[in-house]
Amino acid sequence: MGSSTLSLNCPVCGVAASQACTRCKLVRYCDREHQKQHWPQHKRCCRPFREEQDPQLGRYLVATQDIAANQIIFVEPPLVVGPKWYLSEAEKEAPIVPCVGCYTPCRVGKHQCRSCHWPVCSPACTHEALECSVLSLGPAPAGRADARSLNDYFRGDALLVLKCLLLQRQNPEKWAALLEMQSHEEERQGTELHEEAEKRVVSYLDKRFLRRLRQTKPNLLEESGTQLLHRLCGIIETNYMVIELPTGVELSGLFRQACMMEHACQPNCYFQFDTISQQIAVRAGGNLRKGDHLQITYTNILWGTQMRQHHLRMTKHFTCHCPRCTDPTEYGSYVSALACLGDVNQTCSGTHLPVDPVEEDTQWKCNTCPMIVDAAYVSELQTHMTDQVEGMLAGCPRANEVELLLARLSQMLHPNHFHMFNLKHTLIQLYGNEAGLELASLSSGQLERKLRLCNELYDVCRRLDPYSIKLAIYVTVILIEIAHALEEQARRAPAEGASLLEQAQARLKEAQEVMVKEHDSVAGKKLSDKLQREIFDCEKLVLTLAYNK
Ligand SMILES: C[S@@+](CC[C@H](N)C(=O)[O-])C[C@H]1O[C@@H](n2cnc3c(N)ncnc32)[C@H](O)[C@@H]1O
Repeated sequence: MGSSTLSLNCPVCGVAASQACTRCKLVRYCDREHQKQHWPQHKRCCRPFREEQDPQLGRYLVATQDIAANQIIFVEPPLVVGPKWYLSEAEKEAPIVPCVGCYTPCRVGKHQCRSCHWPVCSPACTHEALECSVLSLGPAPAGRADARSLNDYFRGDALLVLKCLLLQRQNPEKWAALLEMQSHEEERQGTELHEEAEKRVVSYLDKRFLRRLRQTKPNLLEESGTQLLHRLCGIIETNYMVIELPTGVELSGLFRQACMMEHACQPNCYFQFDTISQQIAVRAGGNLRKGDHLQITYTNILWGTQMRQHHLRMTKHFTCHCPRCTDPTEYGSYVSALACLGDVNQTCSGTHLPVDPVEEDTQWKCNTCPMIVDAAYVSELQTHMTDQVEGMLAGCPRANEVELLLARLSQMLHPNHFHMFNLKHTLIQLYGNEAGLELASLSSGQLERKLRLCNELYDVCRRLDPYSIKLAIYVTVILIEIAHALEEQARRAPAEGASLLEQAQARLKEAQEVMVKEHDSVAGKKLSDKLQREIFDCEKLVLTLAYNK
């Protein structure tokens, strides 16, 4: 039986039954004997969670028993896996695209599928037959056409929608599951997202392929109209999960069960994708208690509440009321907080926090003086700061440039504000690595500053993401930099060296545990290799200092 079906009759004898399976609560038995008898069949779909429904959340998942940290909660195959859904402007024009058959990065225009002419990694690589036959109906440009026309024609995001559409023919069960997913069709009407989907995907698929398909093979698809295409765009936008391949290529996946997990700004679950089986495994981030909702994060947890809420409203059409969003201090992290400017007569060292953080038009009150600022001022300030911080970080700044910007922004932002966090996270990597600022060249003040900044950043990460589900890479970088600073202090004060190096080793060990969450991402693999080298170097230093005593 499907995991969502709740049967009131014993599956063995068919009589009305009252004893539910204690694990999934989805099947009922008349007695223990029939439960035992049915277990070999039931164990294949019995899971430590169940689906529930709520007017606000829609469908969501709840743990039916305690689940230990990192335990697999469920594994499932995809409904659809396809090219990346959200492409940046640069990606829309990139000369390297994923092969339409195996997603290996390939140069657009170099090799083309013999039938449909879409980009493939080699002439021998093939792709799904029905998809290929539909794409063959389009006016594909020749491989030698200019890069712009090639990129404009081979639209991966539109191909993802086509893959969804073709499920109605290829797999009616998956098609039915797909259509049960939330699409927010009505809320999307008249929005920029709808307009963009119309231009980039719906009219493109309709004009170039589907009109011809309806003429040439009218019975192939029961439905292929533009309204359905818009609904599929809404389903993808609301539900897609990002899958990163070992090559760095990002794909989008839709999963019946995993996509039911609700959003929280502090998630308690994470997922891993097996590139060979294409299955997703959902794991507990920390120890979950029976009754806990299974939650992932749909947005960037390093953004402040206003930015996260804006993103969720625009793309997922809901207002998040999770404990972090309703707490003006965001678990005491203060990542949205502003510094109070005081008034003309008096300076103030207080902090402005939103009165009602989930309200877009909220006022921001100082926690020390009577100053109040409005949402429009805060939003303008944030935009201005975002431009400055992103502009600087994109240009590989030097430590002194970052320090200058930090000093300027500290007049207006709390020291933990997410813009300050990003600048400081860059700075801890520059102190000790930049030419002229190598560890041995740092003054003791600079070394202490590096360590202090690391500790501040670590504290923010722990408050926002105690299980290091989303911030594992950030935390590992911080822990490595803490170890660097402690090692340098040990070199300078050999008398305390042993204890400092013990602390450094403990931080590196902690980093190893944190990295479990990222062991199959590209950035994660690179950082894990670096961490191994750091652990080795630290061990060598322990021996060197002991030998020189
Ligand atoms: C990926 S789907 C989750 C499954 C969906 N509830 C369903 O019934 O298919 C995302 C949608 O679920 C709802 N949702 C998820 N998390 C929510 C939350 N924390 N608060 C309110 N709505 C939420 C929103 O409508 C959102 O667009």
